[in-house]
Amino acid sequence: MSLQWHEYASKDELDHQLAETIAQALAAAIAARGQASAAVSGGRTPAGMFKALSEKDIDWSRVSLTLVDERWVPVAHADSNERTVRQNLLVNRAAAARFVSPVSAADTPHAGQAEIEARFATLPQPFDVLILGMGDDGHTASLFPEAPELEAACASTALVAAVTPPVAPHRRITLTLPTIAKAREVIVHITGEGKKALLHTALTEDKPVTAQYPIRRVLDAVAGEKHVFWAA
Ligand SMILES: O=C1O[C@H](COP(=O)(O)O)[C@@H](O)[C@H](O)[C@H]1O
Repeated sequence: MSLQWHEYASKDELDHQLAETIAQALAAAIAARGQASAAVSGGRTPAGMFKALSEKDIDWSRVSLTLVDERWVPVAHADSNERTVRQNLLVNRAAAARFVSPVSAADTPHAGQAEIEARFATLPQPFDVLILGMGDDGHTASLFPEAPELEAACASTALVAAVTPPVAPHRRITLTLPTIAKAREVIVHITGEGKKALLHTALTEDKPVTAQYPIRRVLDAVAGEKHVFWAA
């Protein structure tokens, strides 16, 4: 399926349109299967969209939520993606959703991986909707270029993988590429001219697969619906 681009005049409009799109996907999943699941990204980009989504009038008690990746830090840490979700998404109507945490008290994601794998196995899969961010290095989820675990995480039969980013702070836990690629609908949520140009480069550069940006590897593998939501 081809990648569909959606561009908006402002970040505020992007946040509201994306929140509406996600809410409709979750409502359709509940209507079809009695339950819905979504995996969202962390970082700085999604907070406004989370707030808009948290107010949507859907049956949140039938929705399971998690993160596509997490920095291996306590939830109270300023860099925690779960903290961002708890503060901005698991509020208002969406407070009724079930949230599966991607971190544990283990010292490292490598030590905690089996526990997170077991937790994620309880989520309805494939995910009905999965939101990806993208870093300035072309990483998505926590699939980082040149991470020692990257190739294994791109070929794994597991749901999650532990990753050591070569430059970015904190070890990570991430959905594996095959887990992401199976989602019914994958949406890339990015802002700014720089990320738009980087995504265009990533999608058009002719390189061997192992040298491609992780965002390209993921999007090439997605068989279902795939979209980019962007605003400057
Ligand atoms: O480290 C991460 O970065 C990406 C991009 O974050 P942003 O701040 O540039 O929006 C994010 O998608 C990912 O979930 C996060 O762990």
